Amino acid sequence: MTIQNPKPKIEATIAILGAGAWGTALANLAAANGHQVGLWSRESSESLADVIAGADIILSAVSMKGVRPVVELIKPLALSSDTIIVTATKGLDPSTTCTPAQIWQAAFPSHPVVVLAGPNLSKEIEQGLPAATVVASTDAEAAKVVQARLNSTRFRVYTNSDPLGVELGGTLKNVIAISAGTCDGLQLGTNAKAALVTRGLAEIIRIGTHWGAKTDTFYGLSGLGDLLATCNSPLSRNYQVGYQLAQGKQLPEVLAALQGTAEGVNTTQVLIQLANQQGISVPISYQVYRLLQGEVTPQAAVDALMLRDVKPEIGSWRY
Ligand SMILES: NC(=O)C1=CN([C@@H]2O[C@H](COP(=O)(O)OP(=O)(O)OC[C@H]3O[C@@H](n4cnc5c(N)ncnc54)[C@H](OP(=O)(O)O)[C@@H]3O)[C@@H](O)[C@H]2O)C=CC1
Ligand SMILES: O=C(CO)COP(=O)(O)O
Repeated sequence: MTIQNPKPKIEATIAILGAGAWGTALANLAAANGHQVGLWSRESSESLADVIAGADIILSAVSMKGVRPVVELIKPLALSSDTIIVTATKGLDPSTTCTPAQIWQAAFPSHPVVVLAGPNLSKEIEQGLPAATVVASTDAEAAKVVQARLNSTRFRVYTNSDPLGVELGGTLKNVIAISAGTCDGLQLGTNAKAALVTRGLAEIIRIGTHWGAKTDTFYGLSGLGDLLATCNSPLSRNYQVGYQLAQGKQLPEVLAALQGTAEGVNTTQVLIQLANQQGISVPISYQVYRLLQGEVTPQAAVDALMLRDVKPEIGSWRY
């Protein structure tokens, strides 16, 4: 059997912003591909200006709360006109409800912005286990460049032309992952989990398409793929939040002990605010919201979902 090697890679200069779990894993992937990689965080001895100087690609892997501050830090710095900006953050801005890519694009309107999302639990990637991801942009060439720079025999990169759908898939699944963790924490069984994840996907599609994303995107790696990864793995911080709430812990206690960021907690707040304003039905996310607010017990949230009016299944992502 002939093993086909990936195309020869072109060496690039890649600046990674955010040295948390995901930024570090992405920096290691990029370095393994032979690129010159700079990794910046607030703790770095090197300045942000030095790290991004001459970068072909700036890849942001800061958590949602860091996106605006980092954008503001970069705005006054000189960026080469063809620098591609890649965003790997999965969240929604609480003050504007914007996605990370929308924030980057508004700040740098003449630069291509590419979204990177997929089933990418960083611990597994750091172990060298195989994974796949999606890079999405309205600028097809920019997405192809990022694909060529990051693709490897252990990290398979697909392109996609629906950045909003890819970003929302990765962001909204965190809310459903909290519900899946709760389901497992309550030991509700495999049937319940399958129902929750499937109806969770319907809910993601209902919201995502309302906001302008394409239905098909949510059946891909960044939608269904990431939903399966995070709803089934104790490595997911969002899953952990739900699991531990089901064990009777309080949210502040869970978050204090959590390693890294569970973006689903803030995403749930923004999502419910928007869903209420726009009249979108999001029953599972609403129960996650009530659970996080301490308004309902895990078991009462399950009961509320089971007591909903009956309805036909097909087409029900629309209502
Ligand atoms: N871990 C994973 O498996 C994956 C995570 N993601 C997404 O990537 C993002 C980051 O996740 P992860 O790395 O796990 O999170 P971590 O909590 O491990 O790291 C968060 C990073 O964001 C930085 N940050 C936060 N606030 C600011 C700020 N105000 N200014 C500058 N930097 C800031 C932190 O910097 P500092 O260290 O200085 O506090 C840190 O580098 C999240 O949106 C997550 O959903 C996506 C795919 C996989
Ligand atoms: O997005 C992720 C995997 O793709 C990571 O999930 P958590 O943020 O829940 O750990």
